[in-house]
Formats: sequence, C-alpha cells, structure tokens
Amino acid sequence: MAFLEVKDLQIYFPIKGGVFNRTVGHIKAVDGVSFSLEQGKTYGLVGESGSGKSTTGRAIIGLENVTSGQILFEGKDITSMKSKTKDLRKDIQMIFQDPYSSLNPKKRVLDIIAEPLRNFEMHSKQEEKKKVQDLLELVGLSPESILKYPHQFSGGQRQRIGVARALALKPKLIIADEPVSALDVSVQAQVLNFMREIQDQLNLTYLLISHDLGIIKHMCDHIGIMYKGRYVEEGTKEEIFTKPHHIYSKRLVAAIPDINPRMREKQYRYRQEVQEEYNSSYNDYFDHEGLAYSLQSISDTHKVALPKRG
Ligand SMILES: Nc1ncnc2c1ncn2[C@@H]1O[C@H](COP(=O)(O)OP(=O)(O)OP(=O)(O)O)[C@@H](O)[C@H]1O
Repeated sequence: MAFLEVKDLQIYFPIKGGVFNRTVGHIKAVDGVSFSLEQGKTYGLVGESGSGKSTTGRAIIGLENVTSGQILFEGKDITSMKSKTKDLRKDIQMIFQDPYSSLNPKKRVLDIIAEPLRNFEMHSKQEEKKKVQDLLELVGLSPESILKYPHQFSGGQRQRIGVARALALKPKLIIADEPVSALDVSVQAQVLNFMREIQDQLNLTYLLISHDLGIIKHMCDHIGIMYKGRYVEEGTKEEIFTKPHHIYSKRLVAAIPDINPRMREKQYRYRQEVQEEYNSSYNDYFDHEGLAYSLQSISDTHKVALPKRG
C-alpha cells in the first residue's frame, strides 16, 4: 500500500461567460495526473507557472474540489473533503510560499503557532505555551519568541515559524508549495537544509512543489514534471537528471549549472545539443513564454547565462 496515491486526477475550473454567466468552457488545471509517494521520502512536483502543481497540492489537502480521479492516503480514500476526518486533516499540513503574507502581522508568534492546536485539540494555556515553546526550539528559534510579532523576524526565521505552525499537529505529510521562493538565495539553502533535518528527525514525508529544478534536485528522491496540467515525465532523481526523455525536461535539466567546474564543458555541450533538438522539432509545441519564465528563474537563481532560442 502506497503512503499517498494520486490516481488519474482531474481538476477543471469553469469559465463563465455570456449574459447569463453560464459555463462556457473549462480550464483543465490538472488533467490526468497519477503518482505515488513513499513514507519518509520527498516527492517533487516541478513545472512552470500555471502547470497545475499548486492545484494538485491543494486538492490533496482538501482545498480544491476534484473533478474526477482518486486520492488515497494510507489506503483511505480522501478524494472529497467530506471523507477527510479530523485525524486525516491533522495528518496532512501545508507550508506556504510567502512567509511575509501567510503569517498574520497582528498576531504574536504564540497565537500563530497555537492556532491549529486550538482548532483541533484541547489544551490548557500552560500546556499550549509549552507546546509552542517546544516547537520553536525544534525549528531553531528561541522560546522567548512567543511574545514577538512576525515583523520582528527575518524572512528565513518567518518561514521557520510557518514550519512550526505546520508541525503543531504532528502531521505525517507536509505539502510545501514553493517554500523558499520568496526568500533570498542565501537563505534558501538554510531553510531547505533545515527542512531535511526535521524530516529525518520526525520521519516526515514531503510533497515539494517548485518551479526550480535546482531546488528539486537538492531535495527530492522522486520527481514528476508537469506541463499544462499533465505529466510529461516522472522518475527517480537519478533517472530525471541523468537521462531525461522529454524535451521539456531536457531543457530544464540542461539549464542547471553543474557545481563541478570540470563538468561545465560537458554540460555546455549538452545544453547546445538540447537546444538544437528543441529548435528543430518543437517550435510550435510549447508555450514559449512559460518555458522561458522557468528557464529564466533557474538562470537567475544559479547566476548562469542561458543559450538564446534560435
Ligand atoms: N480557482 C481557480 N479558478 C480558475 N482557474 C484557476 C484557479 N486556480 C488555478 N487556476 C488555473 O489553473 C491553472 C493551474 O494553476 P496552478 O496554480 O495549479 O499552477 P502552478 O503550476 O502551481 O503555477 P504557480 O506556480 O504560478 O502557482 C492555471 O491556468 C490557473 O490560472
């Protein structure tokens, strides 16, 4: 039995139009996506903006209605919100992209982290304070932080507060949607490494959503590459990074610079080969703007120049 299994997931959003505001079509945000996750591992969903990654994650946690398909968590069908019992809702938590806007600026850290505890469990004020202080220590912040407000912390520290809030109910699965993309590059690695440390400590499973294949490479065991609501490729990290099949995956892989300087020339040649394949066969197939955006953000993050489209 897989820990989490997503089977042929479809999520369509209606497009309304005309005088009567009728449904005139659908946006196929997710269109037949299947994958499974093993406990304790990190699964990466990667793809450009609008490819359906967040909608997939939001459906798993119950924030989107599923048009068709099935989501199974530890063998239980959790496709519809109704099927998500209190325990299941505790088991799956989310870390959001922007620690600046996802933490209420008017609330103190104590209230922010205690919120899920108050919603799901009954604790005395004393127990609650102790739990929040323990969570703060776990994420590397001082217990005295409970009285502070979000603006008194740096971006990286705020994301640690977001992680502490997600951990409050001792979840098994964490969906991390672009967890570091709002942070400075210098802080990104710290937060990602810290997420890996607590994963080992607490045997957490991550579904990591990112448009940056470099981050996915750093973190994930298994990867699914999405394009316009569909999977173009899926495989282990080794498979995706050593032998990508789809031209879209090849373009993303080729854009990431190798840390080893001796490999750079080989990689440059690979980049040229991929570019030629792309120019000769796929010019009409892709939404070039979307792909250009993903490639540009990889190039910005890793400070490399990309070959121009021919
Ligand atoms: N509530 C909604 N109503 C209508 N369309 C939606 C809604 N949510 C998402 N979409 C559309 O579904 C598609 C997939 O969006 P989604 O946010 O899942 O993509 P993504 O890959 O996560 O991109 P991003 O990183 O920009 O969030 C997009 O075309 C988006 O505009």
